[in-house]
Amino acid sequence: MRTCQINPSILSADFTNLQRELTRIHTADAVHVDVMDNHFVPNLTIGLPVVKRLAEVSELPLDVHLMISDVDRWAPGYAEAGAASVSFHAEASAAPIKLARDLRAAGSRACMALRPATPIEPYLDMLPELDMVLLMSVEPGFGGQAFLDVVLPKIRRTRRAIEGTGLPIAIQVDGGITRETILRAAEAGADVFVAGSSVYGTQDPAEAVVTLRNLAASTTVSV
Ligand SMILES: O=C(CO)[C@H](O)[C@H](O)COP(=O)(O)O
Repeated sequence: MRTCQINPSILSADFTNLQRELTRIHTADAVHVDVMDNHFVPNLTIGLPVVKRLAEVSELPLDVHLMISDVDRWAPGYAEAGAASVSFHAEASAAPIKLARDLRAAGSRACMALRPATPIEPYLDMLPELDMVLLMSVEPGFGGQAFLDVVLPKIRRTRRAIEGTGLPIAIQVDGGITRETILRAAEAGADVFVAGSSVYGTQDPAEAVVTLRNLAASTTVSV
């Protein structure tokens, strides 16, 4: 069995009681925190003050996904706040190598995110600067969208490139992950899965996490 991780997205949680919502996913590997600025994406969620409090009260590591503009300026603050990993969008960064180094220096794992139509190829040389690559499988901004199969070849190309580095760089897939789509994403080489609706939309989110993780772990990577 492979080692795979499930990071539920609190975008699908009850924002009036995030602390309680964290306890409902106690089986998760981390909690995925979607930060949106209504500029890089057409939606607005939470910012640094809320993430700081989440870091203080959460027993799960925080996997922060920044869907914000001017990310070079703001991202290190999330690492300093205690996030275990911070994902910045390549499309929003003027200096992604410097930013990845700044994140690691501030104590978090450095992760670069790509929209579905952004190719990985321009960024292959900077893979050693990263701990994780986040490949969006929906257009960022909203939960509950359908998984875009068009990203599967990019997941495979990224997995092959990572194998070429010999480094333990994870591939995270975010958007439209269900009991069906997780199999395709896992076979393509992803090993960390963000799931919002298919976890928080169930009666037992903790059990949904376990089911998704077992499904992903049962796959064989075919690149
Ligand atoms: O980043 C996101 C949207 O931009 C969310 O994390 C993602 O869409 C998860 O929600 P769902 O599993 O419902 O698709």
